[in-house]
Amino acid sequence: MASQRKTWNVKFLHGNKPTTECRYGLVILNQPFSLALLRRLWNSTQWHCCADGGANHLYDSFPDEQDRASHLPDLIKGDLDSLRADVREYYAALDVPVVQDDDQDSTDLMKCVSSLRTKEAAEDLEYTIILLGGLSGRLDQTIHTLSYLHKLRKERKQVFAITDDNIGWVLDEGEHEIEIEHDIMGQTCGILPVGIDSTVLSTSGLRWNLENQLSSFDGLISTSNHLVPEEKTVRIRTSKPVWWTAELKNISHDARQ
Ligand SMILES: Nc1ncnc2c1ncn2[C@@H]1O[C@H](COP(=O)(O)OP(=O)(O)OP(=O)(O)O)[C@@H](O)[C@H]1O
Ligand SMILES: Cc1ncc(C[n+]2csc(CCO)c2C)c(N)n1
Repeated sequence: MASQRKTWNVKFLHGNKPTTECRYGLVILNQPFSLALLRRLWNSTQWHCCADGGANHLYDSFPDEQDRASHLPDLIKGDLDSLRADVREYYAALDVPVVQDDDQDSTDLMKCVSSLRTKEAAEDLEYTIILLGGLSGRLDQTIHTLSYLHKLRKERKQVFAITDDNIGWVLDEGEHEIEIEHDIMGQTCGILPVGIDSTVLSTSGLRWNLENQLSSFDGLISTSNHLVPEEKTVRIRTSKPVWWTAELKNISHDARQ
C-alpha cells in the first residue's frame, strides 16, 4: 500500500472566498441545483465553467438581471446540444467564451476539464475541481462521474462532486484524514468500492468502523454509515481507491440566501 496520508477539508462548502494560495474551479453540470448551493460554491471558487446545458441552470438561477450579470461564467463548453439559444445569446453578448467541441467520444464534463488543464498549464497552477451535479439523475451520467473522478485521481490532487444531497470524492489508496463540517454535513456517509475488485478498509471516527476488513461490490459495502457529532475527523485507510460520500444538510433556508 502507498504510504501517503492525505488531509481533506471541505471548508469551501461555507461559501467563503478562498485564500490566495488555493485555486478552485467550479464546473456547473446540466442538472438542477439550489440557488443556495450555487451561491456558496460560486463564492468559494475563482474559475467558473458551464458544461453545455449547465449554463441554462446558471441563467435560470438568477431571475434578477443584475444578479445574473454579476455571475458570468469564464467559459461555456460542450457539444452545445443542450444549451438554449437565448442563454447562448445572453452570455455571448457579455463576452463569455462559448466554445463548441463536437467530439462525440468525450462528454461535456471532460471537455471542461480539458480547458482547465490548458489554463493550469499557462498559470503553472493546479486547481481543485468542484463539480456541481453529476451524482444523481441519469444513471449513465452518474456512473460516468464515478468513473471519471476515479481516473482523475491519477493526475489531480482534489476533485469533488457536490449536489444538494451529497458531497463525494475518490480516496486513493493510502491513508486519509477527513475534516468533518458538522454544520453542513448530515449524519449519513458511505465508503463505496467502485471500479475495483476489492479493498481492505480500516476506519475511525464513524458510527460503524472497519478494522482491516475486505470491502467489495460483491461483498461488504459500508453504506448508511454515520458521522459521530463528537468526532471532528474521520480517518480511512484503504488499499485501493474508493468513493467517499457524505450527506449534506439542507442549506436553502440559510439566512444568507
Ligand atoms: N441527468 C444527468 N445526471 C447526471 N449528470 C448529468 C446529467 N445530465 C448531464 N449531466 C452532466 O452534465 C454534463 C453536461 O450535460 P449535457 O446534457 O450537455 O451532457 P452531454 O455530455 O452532452 O451528454 P448527453 O449527450 O449524453 O446528454 C454532462 O457531461 C454530465 O457530466
Ligand atoms: C462506445 C461509445 N458509446 C457511446 C458513445 C456516445 N458518446 C459518448 S460521449 C458523447 C458526447 C456526449 O455529449 C457521446 C455521444 C461513444 N462515442 N462511444
